[in-house]
Amino acid sequence: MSRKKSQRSKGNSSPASCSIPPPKENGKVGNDTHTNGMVMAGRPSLSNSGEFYDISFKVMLVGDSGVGKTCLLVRFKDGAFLAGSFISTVGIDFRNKVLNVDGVKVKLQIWDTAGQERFRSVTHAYYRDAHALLLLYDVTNKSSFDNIQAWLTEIHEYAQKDVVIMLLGNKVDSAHERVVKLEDGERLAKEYGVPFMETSAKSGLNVELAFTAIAKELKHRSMKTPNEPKFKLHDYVKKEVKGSGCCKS
Ligand SMILES: Nc1nc2c(ncn2[C@@H]2O[C@H](COP(=O)(O)OP(=O)(O)OP(=O)(O)O)[C@@H](O)[C@H]2O)c(=O)[nH]1
Ligand SMILES: [Mg+2]
Repeated sequence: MSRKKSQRSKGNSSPASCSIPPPKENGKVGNDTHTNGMVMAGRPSLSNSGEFYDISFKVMLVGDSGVGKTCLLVRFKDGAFLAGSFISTVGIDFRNKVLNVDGVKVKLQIWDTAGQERFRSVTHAYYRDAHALLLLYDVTNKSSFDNIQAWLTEIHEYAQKDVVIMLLGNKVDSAHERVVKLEDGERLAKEYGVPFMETSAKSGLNVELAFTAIAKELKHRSMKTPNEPKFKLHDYVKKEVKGSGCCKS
């Protein structure tokens, strides 16, 4: 698989509080067959990290700078939240994680994009290959929520028509600083017909669920097993999502 070269920081910034350590693997997949960008392995493939997988998808994290994209990925990949000062992602980076979805090993190649405007053209180039997009805003930052519409316009311009989109309202642990209500997120998601949940990279709330739901949807889309009931992403999210358990403002 040919992969576009990632634009990495060349040392002009020190690691962010949630900076991703240098990748142990570079997303190169060995003997895979590619179907519309999706990687199908005829027999289980071995990822560079030594994990077997049956099928592979690309997921992109997008949203304004500071909404918590990198932290969300670090929480999902490493189960950690590294508190500290915030330093923005430069360009684009990625991590792989293999999930077991109903007995099928699904590898998610998760691209962490820079939210800063000056990297937008880098991000545009990656939309085309994405199978799913996690679009984040920060519940403590109104403008990050107001910008969701612009992000969706951009997504519709650059991404594939059938890309799976999920809206995430991050930082729900910061109850006292919350300025975007749960209902506002729900309303916006309904308006655009996308599934929605609130998350916290800090506490871990719904982080696993967001990625698992995406993996299930992509797996079901690509492997239609006869007699298997149709997977409904919206219903699954509604059933599984956990509330922040606190203070709607
Ligand atoms: N309280 C709280 N803080 C968070 C959470 N997620 C991220 N943060 C903080 O928000 C700041 C920005 O987080 P990042 O993950 O680096 O943001 P980003 O979206 O990757 O930003 P860019 O790389 O510039 O696009 C950091 O100081 C994090 O510690 C969260 O769930 N809760
Ligand atoms: Mg980042």
